[in-house]
Amino acid sequence: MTATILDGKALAAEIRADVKARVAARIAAGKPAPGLATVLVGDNPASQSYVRSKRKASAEVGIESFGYELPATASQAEVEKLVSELNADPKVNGILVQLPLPGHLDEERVLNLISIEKDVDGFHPVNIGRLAQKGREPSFVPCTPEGCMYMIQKSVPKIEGINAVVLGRSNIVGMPVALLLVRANATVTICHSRTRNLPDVVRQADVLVAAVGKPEMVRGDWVKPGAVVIDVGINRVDDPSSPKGYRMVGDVNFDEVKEVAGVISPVPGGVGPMTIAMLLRNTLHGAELSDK
Ligand SMILES: Nc1nc(=O)c2c([nH]1)NC[C@@H]1CN(c3ccc(C(=O)N[C@@H](CCC(=O)O)C(=O)O)cc3)C=[N+]21
Repeated sequence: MTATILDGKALAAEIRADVKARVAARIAAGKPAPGLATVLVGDNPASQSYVRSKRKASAEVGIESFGYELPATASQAEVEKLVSELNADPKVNGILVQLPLPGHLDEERVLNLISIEKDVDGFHPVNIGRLAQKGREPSFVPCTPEGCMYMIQKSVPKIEGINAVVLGRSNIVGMPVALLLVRANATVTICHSRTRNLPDVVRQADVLVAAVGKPEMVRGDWVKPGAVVIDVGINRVDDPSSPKGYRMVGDVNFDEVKEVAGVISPVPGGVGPMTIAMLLRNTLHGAELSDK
């Protein structure tokens, strides 16, 4: 039997519909539309395309977006000045500084400057720190990890006590998704490039989250039969037979793993659309925080 394929577009549509209805209710109650500021520095085509998708998705649910574009040569002071102005702007409930920033800029200092109450990416160290502490609540949870959790909750009757394996320990996905799984009472193993006997460790997973950025690294024989496999990877691989000359693959060898897993998320059409849906939800949450 082959795995159930998680339809990220359909799950994201559920979240968007909920956000859209709640935004409409706010507006009907005389409150302003939630506002999202996107900050794009430089002219990386992939970043431009992601920011365009985020602004389009915002408009579809009634979130107003404010696009800011700075040249690749922008100074640290210019970027910081913009973030400070957005922090002070009451129309802005969420600030998204598209990453990666050009190499001459200090990303950490920029992220540290974003108001904790407008940190819709959930990357501010205070929000990450609260995520890591028992009994503390972050103002925002990072979008991709939250999207992974939504997919896991849809696929596993009870997360408590399961073995979850996270492949990758990045600030933006691996570590926060591991923290969310711990908060949901899973037993969590974080694997990385120095892990010994990696396939054996991965094979213990009831739930596997692959977020290492290595194309099709997870093979069919690494996966426990029936496991839930969430593939966060977005990798471009050369493919002369495809019209564009490349295709997108995840960190999981989909064709092999779908024969073993119980549930699997595809790439594209899996976690990617969830990330954007969670950004919309977080922006609405930012507006709700500003009501108080
Ligand atoms: N501050 C910041 N926040 C981010 O959330 C952030 C970022 N920087 N930098 C880049 C990454 C990447 N990211 C994606 C969002 C949606 C898709 C997505 O929707 N992908 C579609 C395919 C889209 C296509 O094919 O063009 C899919 O997987 O089906 C992918 C990747 C957000 N990121």
